Amino acid sequence: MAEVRLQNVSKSFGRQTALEDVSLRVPNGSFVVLLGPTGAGKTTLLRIVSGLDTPNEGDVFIAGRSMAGLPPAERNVAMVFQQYSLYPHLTVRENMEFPLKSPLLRTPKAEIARKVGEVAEILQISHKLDNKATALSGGEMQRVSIGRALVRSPNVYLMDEPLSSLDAKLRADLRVELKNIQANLGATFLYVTHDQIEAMTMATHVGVLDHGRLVQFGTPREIYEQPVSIYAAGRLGQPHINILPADLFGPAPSGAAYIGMRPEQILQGEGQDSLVKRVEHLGDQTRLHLAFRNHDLTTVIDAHTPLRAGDIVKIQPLKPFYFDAAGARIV
Ligand SMILES: Nc1ncnc2c1ncn2[C@@H]1O[C@H](COP(=O)(O)OP(=O)(O)OP(=O)(O)O)[C@@H](O)[C@H]1O
Repeated sequence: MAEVRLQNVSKSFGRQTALEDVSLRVPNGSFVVLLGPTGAGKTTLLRIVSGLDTPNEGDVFIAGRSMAGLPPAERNVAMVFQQYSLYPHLTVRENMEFPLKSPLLRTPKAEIARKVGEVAEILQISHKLDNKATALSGGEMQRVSIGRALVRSPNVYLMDEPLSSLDAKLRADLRVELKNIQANLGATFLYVTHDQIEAMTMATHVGVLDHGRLVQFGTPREIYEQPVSIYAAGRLGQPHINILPADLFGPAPSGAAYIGMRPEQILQGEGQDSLVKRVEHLGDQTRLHLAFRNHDLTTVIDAHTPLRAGDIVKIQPLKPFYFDAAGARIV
């Protein structure tokens, strides 16, 4: 396993900028999750580390060594894409053995069998090992793709939304397994997801990308508790952070245009009246949709709340965030 470092990496496709001056250090043994909406540059960043794309400027270092000019095969990285890419004519076992059979590695047969068995167990596909890859469901094929990466011991695992095609239960299981693998092997992961639960539970560090720029890098807790901007604050947290006019609840710090409040930054039972519009039971969470002076806000409440639509509840901000007109955090 190894450290990965991007140094002032920029990449454009014609007039479209995909990455702009990105410097990022993925420490050895860390699990770095990249967050950002569609088009933010996440996939491009992974492809540049893997060698599938070449930066226009800047350089990538793996284990301290510049990767300039090195093709993917010589970087010893394992990549899992969102869409599985298996050899259809091979069985599941053969697909998973494939990377270990590379003449460069010369892995002993018994070692290959042990490794494939172990990874198949983790991914819950042991009973499918002798099936043809084409005889699998989409979710099973994706697990085989992940398996093909996990049998190896690369410098870094690059994963692009690997769990997004799986059902909720399997996604939750594999989230735990991938995190265990990473922790046990001390493996380095660079991982793209839209799923903030994956980000919060698996990441040691989160990188927030906005239009090709890395706007914040830190632990998931830092990004959640100390976001640098409205944009970064909006990447994590369900329900979404409430962004309202800065002086809606009273005087605001100078320069503030917006007040930002996550659910735990809204104190209930004290302050000013707000109208309950809806109580929404989601199973693991109960949401309270409120109207306050013609603004909507959402917070969470105890599942056994007696509140109903039409009731009045007092609220007040509790250590809220303040942002300037451009969305940068000021307090
Ligand atoms: N091969 C390409 N040719 C032209 N433009 C591209 C190419 N690859 C990426 N882009 C552009 O670069 C920008 C970043 O794309 P990228 O796929 O890295 O974003 P992303 O954050 O991974 O998005 P998604 O979550 O949808 O996968 C986008 O504007 C995209 O249209």
